[in-house]
Amino acid sequence: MKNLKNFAELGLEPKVLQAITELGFEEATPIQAQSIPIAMSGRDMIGQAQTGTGKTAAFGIPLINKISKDTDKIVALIMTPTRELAIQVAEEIGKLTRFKGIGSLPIYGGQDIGRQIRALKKKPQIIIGTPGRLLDHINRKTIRLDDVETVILDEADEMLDMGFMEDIQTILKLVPEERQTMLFSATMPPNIQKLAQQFLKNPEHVSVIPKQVSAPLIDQAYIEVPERQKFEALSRLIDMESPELAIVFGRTKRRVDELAEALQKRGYSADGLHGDLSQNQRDTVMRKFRDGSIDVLVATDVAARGLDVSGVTHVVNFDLPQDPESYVHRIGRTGRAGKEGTAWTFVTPREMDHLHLIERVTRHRIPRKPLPTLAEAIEGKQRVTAERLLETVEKGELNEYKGLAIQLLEQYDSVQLLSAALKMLTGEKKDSDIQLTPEDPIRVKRRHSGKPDLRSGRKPSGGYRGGSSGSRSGGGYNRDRGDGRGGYSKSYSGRGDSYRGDRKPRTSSSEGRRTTKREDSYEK
Ligand SMILES: Nc1ncnc2c1ncn2[C@@H]1O[C@H](COP(=O)(O)OP(=O)(O)OP(=O)(O)O)[C@@H](O)[C@H]1O
Ligand SMILES: [Mg+2]
Repeated sequence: MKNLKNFAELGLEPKVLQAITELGFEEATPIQAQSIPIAMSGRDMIGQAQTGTGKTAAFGIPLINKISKDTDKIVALIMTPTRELAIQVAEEIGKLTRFKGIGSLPIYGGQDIGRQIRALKKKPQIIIGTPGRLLDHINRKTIRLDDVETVILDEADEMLDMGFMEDIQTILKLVPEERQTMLFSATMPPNIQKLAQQFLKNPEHVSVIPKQVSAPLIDQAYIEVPERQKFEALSRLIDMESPELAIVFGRTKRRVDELAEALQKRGYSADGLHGDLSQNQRDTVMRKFRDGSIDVLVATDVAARGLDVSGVTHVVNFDLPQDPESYVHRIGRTGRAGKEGTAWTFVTPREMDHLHLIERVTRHRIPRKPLPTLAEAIEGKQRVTAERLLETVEKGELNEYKGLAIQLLEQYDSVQLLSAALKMLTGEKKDSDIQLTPEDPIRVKRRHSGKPDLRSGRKPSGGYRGGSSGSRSGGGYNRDRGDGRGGYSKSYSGRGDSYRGDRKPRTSSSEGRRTTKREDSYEK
């Protein structure tokens, strides 16, 4: 197949091309070049490509090209697993529609439903939503899906995962059978095939996945560190490298709260994001992170999928992710759109097996990095301060300060003065005593034999999740999602006491508020 890198060769409408130019996209990324013609042909498709390679536009461009501006019906539905992603995708769709005059609207839990109903009266043609709130509108008859011609599941494997399955099925039953359905994600666990059969008709597979599933521009390393030393390790790493923006992933909501607070106490500009915050709080944190008023975003897996924040140079897995897909998506918050990034993963000694599982499934060996010593951390911080100082010198505009500088130099030694300035700028760490509640180590799980990996079409015998034998291997685990529904349990091996799918709220202090999907369901 000809690889159509040039958007102008794809047969798109001038108004869509104009929007692409306006976005600054010079050439199509491989997933775009391959998906756009297939999507334009009207076929169902499954699109897989590494994180940060432009999958949103890969489905957004052909979708917008297809929709007539004359209709006042909802003709397209895009579903995302989290609210923040719905908002972000809606923004990108909004930019792509701007010359064509098509309306689009994000619909997600936690936002005032009256406001959404009013916005729906303006007759948007494209709805971008999280499943829970979508169902809510469907039940209220404020959204009708009778005219939907295109359905897209962004983060398809996540969307089709156990916790969302039922809602997606309900929603899709209301969409006419005669439709185009497209699934996109960076990870396609083997069992997506089975699930896709339910929703797609003879889909074309587009897979832009070289040998490794994770994005190649991410410099990955793991650091073996005991649970109790993780916070110190994180502080040292941040001091040493001074990330422009960093995302630190914690396992539970409690962990995120404690860690964000601890970082603030130490003087870092950090804030937390998880599903127990109000939507207003979530929006504020995301806005501050996007505009750089906080440097460190501490988050549960609610921020693992799809979020695209430019300037994220570092991702830290403060706690190991539960499954390899989550690892791929978490670290994929950096190293996007051709930029480089760094991803560090903390592993406690008892969790090494779990790290090896991630390596096997992602087909990437993650090198070990020693924990920086205190001296290295201090040296790193001083180096960064000196670099900043020199940048300021180069920028100039220092006239206002020169008089005072000359006065001070008449009275004091220059080395003494500059050392004091560096000390101030480096900012001494407030030595607050910080104790985080320890998390249990992630339990070793067995992925079944047969070389499982994250690529579709490569079936391990038995699959590794969603398989009938799946159940918790102790420890219990529920993910934190963004649909106002908390997380849901996910499991691999074990004793047959699975509670996946039963959706019972499961909260206990020992689990640090790991919640099930239904716990804070349908915030209206
Ligand atoms: N053709 C292009 N040229 C330049 N930049 C692009 C192009 N297409 C997309 N981008 C930019 O690349 C970034 C990543 O895109 P996007 O969020 O769609 O990635 P993704 O593949 O969906 O990643 P993820 O798997 O993490 O969801 C965005 O900032 C987007 O604007
Ligand atoms: Mg995406």
